[in-house]
Amino acid sequence: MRHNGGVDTGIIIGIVVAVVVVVLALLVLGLVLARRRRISLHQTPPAGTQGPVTGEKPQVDKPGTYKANTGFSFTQGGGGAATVDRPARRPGDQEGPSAPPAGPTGPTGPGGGPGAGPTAPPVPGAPGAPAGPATPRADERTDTDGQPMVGDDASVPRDSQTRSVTEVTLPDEFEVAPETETPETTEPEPEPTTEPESTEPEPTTEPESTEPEPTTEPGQGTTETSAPTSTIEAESAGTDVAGAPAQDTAPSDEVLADAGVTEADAPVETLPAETLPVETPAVETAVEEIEPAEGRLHRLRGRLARSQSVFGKSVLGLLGGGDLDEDSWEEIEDTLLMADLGTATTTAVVDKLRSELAANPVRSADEARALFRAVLVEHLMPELDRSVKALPHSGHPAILLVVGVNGTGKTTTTGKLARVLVADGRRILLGAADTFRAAAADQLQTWGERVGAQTVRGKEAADPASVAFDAVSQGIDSGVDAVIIDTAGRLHTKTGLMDELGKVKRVVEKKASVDEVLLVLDATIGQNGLAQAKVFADVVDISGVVLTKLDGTAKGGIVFQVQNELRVPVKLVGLGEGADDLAPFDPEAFVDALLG
Ligand SMILES: Nc1nc2c(ncn2[C@@H]2O[C@H](COP(=O)(O)OP(=O)(O)OP(=O)(O)O)[C@@H](O)[C@H]2O)c(=O)[nH]1
Repeated sequence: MRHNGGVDTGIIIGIVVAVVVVVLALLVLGLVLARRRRISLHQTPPAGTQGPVTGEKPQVDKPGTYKANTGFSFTQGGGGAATVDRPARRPGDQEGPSAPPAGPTGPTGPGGGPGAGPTAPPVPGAPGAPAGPATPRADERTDTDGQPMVGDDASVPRDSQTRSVTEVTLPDEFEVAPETETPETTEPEPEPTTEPESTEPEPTTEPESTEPEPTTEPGQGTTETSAPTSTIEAESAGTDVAGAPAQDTAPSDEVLADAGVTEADAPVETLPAETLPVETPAVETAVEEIEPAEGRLHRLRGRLARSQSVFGKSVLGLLGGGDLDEDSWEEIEDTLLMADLGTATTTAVVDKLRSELAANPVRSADEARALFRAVLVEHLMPELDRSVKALPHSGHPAILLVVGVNGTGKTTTTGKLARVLVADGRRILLGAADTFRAAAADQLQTWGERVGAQTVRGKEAADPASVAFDAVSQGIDSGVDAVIIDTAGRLHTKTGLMDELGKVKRVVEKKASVDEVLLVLDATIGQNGLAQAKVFADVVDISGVVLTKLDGTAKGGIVFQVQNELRVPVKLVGLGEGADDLAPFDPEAFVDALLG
């Protein structure tokens, strides 16, 4: 009996153990499945790259990619030049890299063309003019061979009265999540009247707004939320974090000569820390909490309202209406062209829709939407790596160069990006290489002070390459995570200015490789942006595009063209003037926003 009892007990224990093991296995399986099914707002990393490390806010550098809690994806640069693997053209793509822009304002040769046309000349001394000289000073030219210095030959100098410079003030308080639908009095409405001007000549059909004066201070939240998550001691701008004075880091004659800088355009000495503007006191600045990714995607939807009426209402209305005759297809084609998709992308999209519908006719508006969505997403090349190379590597900070024509939003984007990085626990140094317009450096410095980033700037009219070099030197010395260099706006048609930009990059690379060259394009200027982009890509090998002012245009389709023509990913989009109106570009979320 005892023996039998022992056997029974053994059997019972065995059964209990087996049940426990099965239950545990089921639990683990359930967890794994639940994780897989969880919908992520984050973009899936492209195959072959290291995936983002999600979870708690990472503060230590990982040897690869991680995704900030903000929804932005930051990675380390490859340690080489800012080159980008341009993906091979996919079958079915019809746009060639050299396809001419279809718009009326294609590029023309240096010295002439669109930039020289209708824009008003500078108005020295006019009310509201930025402090300092309002016109380029011929006696201070740095080029002696007939090449212009910054702004010399731009038909719209950067301090011209034709475009106002908004003093960017960051919010003292947090912005509430947009779900509250609280009318934000501080948010400029994307009304046509406030559409910021592009310094590029507009087609005659597009009225040029020369005074994009926002009615309110950008980025000021209306509702106070919880206290800031962190505070940092803001560096006194211009003060070397490592204690080294700016002069110590000035590029040597040898370095500049190597980089093609002649004696004539040798850098103007940058300001020593103690002579930097007084409006940069060392203050303890509360770093505002950044708006979460979810809020940004929501905002994206709202801000693209003007494009939604094209894609969401017009095209979807036709597609969902049942059998389409030739007239309807033509209407769809025209609508997509009007939304700036470009001829080739429009043809490819329409062909794909037609063949899909022929094979599997849709039976409902929902099915039509799903089909249109899938075709649009496919043409946005979701496989491209859109991470921003803003993490330190190889013992030095990431180096980012922000370039573009006048008034596209470079300084604003630099500030917004710094804000995202600082909110992610990164130490950032800003380089104000827009030395032509003092207000631009002030504007950048204001961003720096508010987000807690040091700003390195030079004297007005200093050599921008020298300032950029100083910024990188100080960034390396002080061990920041990233140096973001804001460059002066320049017309792509002006070879002297473009050469100067090339020089900025060459000089910086004497110190550290440039990880990311972000071209800031104004979405409201349509086709002309492509012409600009091609020239910039040639000169500084852009690695990513930031498409700004998408909130003010019905031409959201420009994203398709930019990527198809340049084979460079759109990495970020600007959706307003507010401090958090910068969003990571995600093809699926973008198409969802376009469809409304
Ligand atoms: N609506 C809207 N306005 C924007 C956006 N990004 C920038 N702006 C506005 O565009 C104007 C020009 O921005 P800046 O950042 O000064 O442009 P910039 O390219 O640095 O100008 P320059 O240095 O003169 O070439 C400002 O009024 C910005 O507030 C955006 O995404 N949406």
